[in-house]
Amino acid sequence: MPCDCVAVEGRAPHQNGCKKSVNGAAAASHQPHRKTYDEEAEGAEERHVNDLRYPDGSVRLRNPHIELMDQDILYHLALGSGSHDLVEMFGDVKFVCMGGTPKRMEQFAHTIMAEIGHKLPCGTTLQDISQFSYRYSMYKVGPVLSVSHGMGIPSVGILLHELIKLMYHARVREPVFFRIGTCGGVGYEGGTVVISEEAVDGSLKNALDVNVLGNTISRPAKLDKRLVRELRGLADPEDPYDTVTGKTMCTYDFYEGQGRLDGAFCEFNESDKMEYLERIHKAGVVNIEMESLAFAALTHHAGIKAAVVCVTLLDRLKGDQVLAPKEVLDEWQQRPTKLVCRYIKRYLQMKGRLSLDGHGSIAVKSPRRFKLVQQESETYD
Ligand SMILES: O=P(O)(O)O[C@H]1O[C@H](CO)[C@@H](O)[C@H]1O
Ligand SMILES: O=c1cc[nH]c(=O)[nH]1
Repeated sequence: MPCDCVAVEGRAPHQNGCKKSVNGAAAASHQPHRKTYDEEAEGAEERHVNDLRYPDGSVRLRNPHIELMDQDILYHLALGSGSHDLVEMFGDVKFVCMGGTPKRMEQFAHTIMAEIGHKLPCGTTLQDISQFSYRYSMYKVGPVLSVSHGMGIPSVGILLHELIKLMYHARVREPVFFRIGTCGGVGYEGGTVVISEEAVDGSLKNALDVNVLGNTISRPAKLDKRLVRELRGLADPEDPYDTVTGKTMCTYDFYEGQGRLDGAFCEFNESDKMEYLERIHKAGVVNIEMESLAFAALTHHAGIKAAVVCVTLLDRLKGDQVLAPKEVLDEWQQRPTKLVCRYIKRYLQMKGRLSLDGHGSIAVKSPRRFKLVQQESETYD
């Protein structure tokens, strides 16, 4: 039965008796109220995800044509359902991590290999599985795929179509997708880690508009709330930087689209720019980048849990140009990686699948002797 305390738009009604625990004016921020809302939203999300999966948790495609096809060529990944044994190659994947550049994702693959103690057969190295597509780079480290997505919504959109189909063909169960990126902060200094609560477009709309057969389809750009909370909880108070959550604005352009004055073209002035940035900041936007809208909308549409973790390269309320030195930028880019690694490690630890006795294709018995042998060999080089 609803109670008679202050109603808050967008939240579930209070239940019988809850008024007793609050005092008048405080009712609007009353905790049980918020909790009911969050739980309802999360429950709905859980049902949405479950409806879109097969009973064993594997990804169900929302396209009736694919299973009627003789083979499905994942053109931009240089893979195919008729040419490759995708179940054998990718059936054990659990995490798909994406980021803009091939280099970042190659480094991420090496980092996660060390973090989870993944061993390669002796004499082998990591290979770019999609190298012959010349579009994206993809590395596999046990249950983790590390893939570059390029810049912008069209690029990440094409990749997501093919990765979601890859999950389906490989019968991957309950995959989790991460975008590990860089962004501009809105009110946050360079080096701050931002976990996106939701993605919005340049006019603050929380949906991706896709033009299909001349009509516009709007797909909600929702991210998994529980995943956001879990990632937030993995931020270490000892980290020498802040980790925050909030709305992420996703634009179709780095310059005019993000209100920069330093593009090749600009038809607004400093005060127009600041008025816009202050307005979006007030609306809860904490960072700006160029992929989260498609990332959130397409994963949500596929029933795949996803999160976006980015590091800010500058505070857009203070400027437009990325001025930090290369070494600083490189260190900042490790920060979202660290958080995602913690999440993956914790998951594998809980499943008893974390190996801590070495990684790569070389097994070291005595680090001291290993070093001596290495130095010895180098002298004869
Ligand atoms: O660093 P990544 O992950 O590429 O992300 C950001 O950087 C690029 C712009 O410099 C855009 O792709 C933007 O989203
Ligand atoms: O300001 C920035 C920095 C990185 N990436 C963006 O899209 N914007």
